[in-house]
Amino acid sequence: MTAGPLAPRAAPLANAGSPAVLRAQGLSKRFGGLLAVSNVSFDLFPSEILAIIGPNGAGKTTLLNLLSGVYRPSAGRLEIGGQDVTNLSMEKRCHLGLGRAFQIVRPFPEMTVLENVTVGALFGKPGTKLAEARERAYTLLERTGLAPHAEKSAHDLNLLQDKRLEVARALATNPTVLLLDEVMAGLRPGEATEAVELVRGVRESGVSVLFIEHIMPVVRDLADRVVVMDAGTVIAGGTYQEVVREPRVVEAYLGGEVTDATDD
Ligand SMILES: Nc1ncnc2c1ncn2[C@@H]1O[C@H](COP(=O)(O)OP(=O)(O)OP(=O)(O)O)[C@@H](O)[C@H]1O
Repeated sequence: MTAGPLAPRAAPLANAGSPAVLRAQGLSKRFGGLLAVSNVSFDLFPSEILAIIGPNGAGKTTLLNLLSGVYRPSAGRLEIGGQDVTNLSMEKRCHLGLGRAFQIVRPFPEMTVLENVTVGALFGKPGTKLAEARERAYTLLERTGLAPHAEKSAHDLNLLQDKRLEVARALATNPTVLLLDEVMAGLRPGEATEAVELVRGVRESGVSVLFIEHIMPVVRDLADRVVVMDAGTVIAGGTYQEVVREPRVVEAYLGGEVTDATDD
């Protein structure tokens, strides 16, 4: 492992005896003179929920883009299920078990909810027959609470239902790892609670989850383990309760939301 003193690895807790489903080793990404992600290393274990947190500009989205294959790293290595995927396309990573759901939900609005998820099922496994994809899609609508809306136009869903659709579409590709990019953004507290339950259900189905989130109560309730980034590097890792007490983390947040969130 390449983690140095400025890039400690998060202490693995859950399922740490099992081989990692996703392993980042010394990942870096440079944009011109800016090192947006610097020497980031961590493991994600089977059925684990891992949060990546950090103040604005810490490098979280860039890291997610390195994991999903939007960007190639300037340095480092990424493995999915023990296989080196550092130079593979997004599509190949998807076929190897990496799914991603976005903060800005982008369904095909003119298609029905069922059709949207069917597209995901067809994309995730080339050669899947349409009937098989529709069946898988319907099962996922049941699992994500969208079955009653299967024949609605995706355009007619509310925000929480949109988020459910985004997760269902990502799950349709049959991932072993699901990346979630601030999917709670814009939800009211009650809706966020439902979304937390949805993500727990995803984990219970055997999928590991890595998520970026700014809402600290969500991180506290959902994450088995938290990796904290600041200025591109990992500054802390551990359980939520461990990391929010780290002086470097409190300093990075300037005593803001992290300390507030430990009080309740
Ligand atoms: N495509 C790009 N080109 C140049 N600089 C970029 C690019 N993408 C991100 N950056 C810069 O990299 C740094 C990390 O940005 P990133 O979006 O990854 O942070 P973040 O932790 O996701 O922030 P936020 O919480 O505000 O979304 C920032 O300084 C940002 O301006």
